[in-house]
Amino acid sequence: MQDKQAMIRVKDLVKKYDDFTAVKGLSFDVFEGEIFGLLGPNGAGKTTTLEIIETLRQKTSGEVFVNGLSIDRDAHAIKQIIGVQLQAAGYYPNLNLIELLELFSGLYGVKAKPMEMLEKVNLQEKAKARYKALSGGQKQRFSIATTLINSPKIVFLDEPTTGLDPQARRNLWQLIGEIRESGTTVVLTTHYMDEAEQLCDRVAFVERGEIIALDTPDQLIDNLLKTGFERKKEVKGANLEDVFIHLTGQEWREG
Ligand SMILES: Nc1ncnc2c1ncn2[C@@H]1O[C@H](COP(=O)(O)OP(=O)(O)OP(=O)(O)O)[C@@H](O)[C@H]1O
Repeated sequence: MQDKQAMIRVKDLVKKYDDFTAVKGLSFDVFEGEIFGLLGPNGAGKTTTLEIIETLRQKTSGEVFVNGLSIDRDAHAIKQIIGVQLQAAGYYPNLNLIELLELFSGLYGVKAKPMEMLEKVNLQEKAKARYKALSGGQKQRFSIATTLINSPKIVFLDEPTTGLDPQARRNLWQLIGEIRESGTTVVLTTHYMDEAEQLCDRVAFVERGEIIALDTPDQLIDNLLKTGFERKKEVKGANLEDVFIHLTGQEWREG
């Protein structure tokens, strides 16, 4: 991993909100082409860290480079090469999905192909629907489509599968995998450890504004096992989620 190029370099990042320090000197690299997960409890500082990297929030101190560009000097250039999930508030209620993608493309100053983008996230049949008429999973997929408008080098996904049913989550994992296969670096936050284990090449655990572990999921699990850790209960070869998927099928549900 060491000779891989750092797509994101965070050094000694600190963020204070008045006298509360939410991020306490974080340092980590995200390598080109990997899926990197920021994990940790509510309030640990994950979103704050992401939004500083995305140039949407001011840091207190430290250094952040995105594809070699400094967030202090090159914020505009960084915005051109990253894909960020837009807030649902920006989804004008009277526009359909095609029109929204056209609008956002115009804001980025790029000529996107809305129908192709909807096909990527399996929403072609909803092209003429309004955002508010979509199910939760469809809304998430549309939101991911908006991150791809400017063909970014990096996409940031903040809890992309929260609130989705098991099929929709698995299908989104596939979509996120495909985004990476197409050469895009992915940084995500999640509270689902199965998701992190399945998707992420490396994860950082953040607690109270500090990184307490950073490695591949496999290595982190091996490290835990080396301490003599054993699961209390014998684990069965399947779990209730497997039953759910087996009973209800793998396909996209909210067609
Ligand atoms: N604008 C703000 N003003 C003051 N405090 C804030 C602000 N934004 C976040 N915080 C505080 O900073 C800490 C980190 O918040 P942050 O949203 O980064 O956490 P998180 O790890 O993303 O949490 P979650 O998993 O709940 O999304 C929290 O204690 C939060 O209350």
